[in-house]
Amino acid sequence: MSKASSHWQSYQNSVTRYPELGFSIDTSRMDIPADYAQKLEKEIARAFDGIKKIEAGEVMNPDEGRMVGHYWLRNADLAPNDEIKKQITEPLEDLKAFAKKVHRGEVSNPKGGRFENLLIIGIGGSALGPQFIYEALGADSPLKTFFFDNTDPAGMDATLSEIISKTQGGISKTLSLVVSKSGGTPETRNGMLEAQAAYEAIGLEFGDHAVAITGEGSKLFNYATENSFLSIFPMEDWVGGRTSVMSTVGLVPAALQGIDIDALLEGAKVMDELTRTDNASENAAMQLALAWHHAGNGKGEKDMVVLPYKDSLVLFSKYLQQLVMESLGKEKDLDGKVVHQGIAVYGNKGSTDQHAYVQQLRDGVPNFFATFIEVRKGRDGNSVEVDPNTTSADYLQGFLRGTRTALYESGRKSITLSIEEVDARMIGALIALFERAVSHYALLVNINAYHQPGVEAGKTAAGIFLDLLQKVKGALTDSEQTAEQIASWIEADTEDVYHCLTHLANNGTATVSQGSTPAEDRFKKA
Ligand SMILES: O=P(O)(O)OC[C@H]1O[C@H](O)[C@H](O)[C@@H](O)[C@@H]1O
Repeated sequence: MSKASSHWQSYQNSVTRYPELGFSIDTSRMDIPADYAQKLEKEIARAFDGIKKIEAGEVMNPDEGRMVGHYWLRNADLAPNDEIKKQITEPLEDLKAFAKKVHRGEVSNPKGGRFENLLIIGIGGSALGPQFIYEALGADSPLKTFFFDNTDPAGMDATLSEIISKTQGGISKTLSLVVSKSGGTPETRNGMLEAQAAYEAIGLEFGDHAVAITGEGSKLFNYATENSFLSIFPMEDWVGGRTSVMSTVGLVPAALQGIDIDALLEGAKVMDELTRTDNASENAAMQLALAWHHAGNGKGEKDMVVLPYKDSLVLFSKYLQQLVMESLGKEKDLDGKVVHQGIAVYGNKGSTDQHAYVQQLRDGVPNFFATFIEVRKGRDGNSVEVDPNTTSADYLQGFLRGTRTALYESGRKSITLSIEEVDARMIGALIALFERAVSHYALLVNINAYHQPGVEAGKTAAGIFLDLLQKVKGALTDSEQTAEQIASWIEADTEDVYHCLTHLANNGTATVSQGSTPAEDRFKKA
């Protein structure tokens, strides 16, 4: 058999096609042995059983004692009871009605005229989904959209000055959407207060321009109530942040941006249905999970490089980074055994990345597998010929296929997902596919994909630093002192005190006389 025909056969054996979605997954270049699924029979059975329990509403996030309900969001009939069903359908109607009113100018800024801009303030799962969807589908949005997704003051200043200088109506015609499931995330709270200050600086009430998306009774919920926000959309306990894009978190912004949210939900629902089969070879989500498992030896030994060959999908890898890494990156398995699981995810877009890091992928350390995303349709309308009989779309396809071959020839594996075009239905389907692959993979390796205990450590340490910063501020005097002197005075760690002092010296609260070592630097009140 020729080399070409052997590839042809393995492609046929390894492709799963869903014509109803215009989608296929090809795992032929992962070289998964034919008996791999058989060897993992027990784990696969556990995964299929587990996802049924998730969808049935069992408490599958045991550490937090929570149900895992994101699959109900696109098919409310799956919800385990009527109350939860209502928690899905009512906000959906409300948010559609709200978006219509904003578009018609019935909900408008008090100075008159429709809202022209949207400022989304959130972080992690409360930002990444909306960012991905806006980039992928928001080209015709009636509201030009901006994000505060950090507590970086310079970043917020840059965003505000863009709103002021480059949009119709500036701040006064900007609707702010404050998104936080917990309602207590400091970055988001800071972003909200910074935005509020920008409205107040021009004599406007923040509440007249603000909407909150948050859990009932949260700090943000109370703040929104006290400050008469235009609306509060609920976020439920049984939806995790990184799987919240099809809840109010993703749907309120998408509806405001004029995106077809019914198609988004429908695409996800169809992918859910197609990947509900217990036949692993016909289940694209299980195929994906098994490919990850095989590539990384069930231990995440290989990173996943996500390469969509389409500019509008550039944020997909960033979105998947949280979905996969926060879900699968766990110290312990469900039996309490230390396992240090996870799969590292990075990527950007092809062919652009071929001119950046693909050199290492092809020739360097073989610690990854690639996930190509092929979009069959190049563009709407006619194409110019960039070479005789050749279009830019031909090149894009050529580069994808070429890179896939070149990687495979040097022993680097890849998965190829093919979709017809980037539209709301397909984005819904892609999100659902990866959500289900994450559920399956977590069940294959026996971990809880729905908690994030590790994130707390950094938050707690940041709180300790902020307390110390106040003490260090209080210990500054008009005469110069070293970090060691201040540390011994307030009984704190010298290195921590030194970093507080350099921060204060760079932000106008202290001045520093630089010595030849950090120990010789001397600080006083500014
Ligand atoms: O929506 P929020 O409650 O503000 O949370 C925002 C994000 O912050 C946390 O630290 C979590 O690790 C993320 O999973 C979450 O999406």
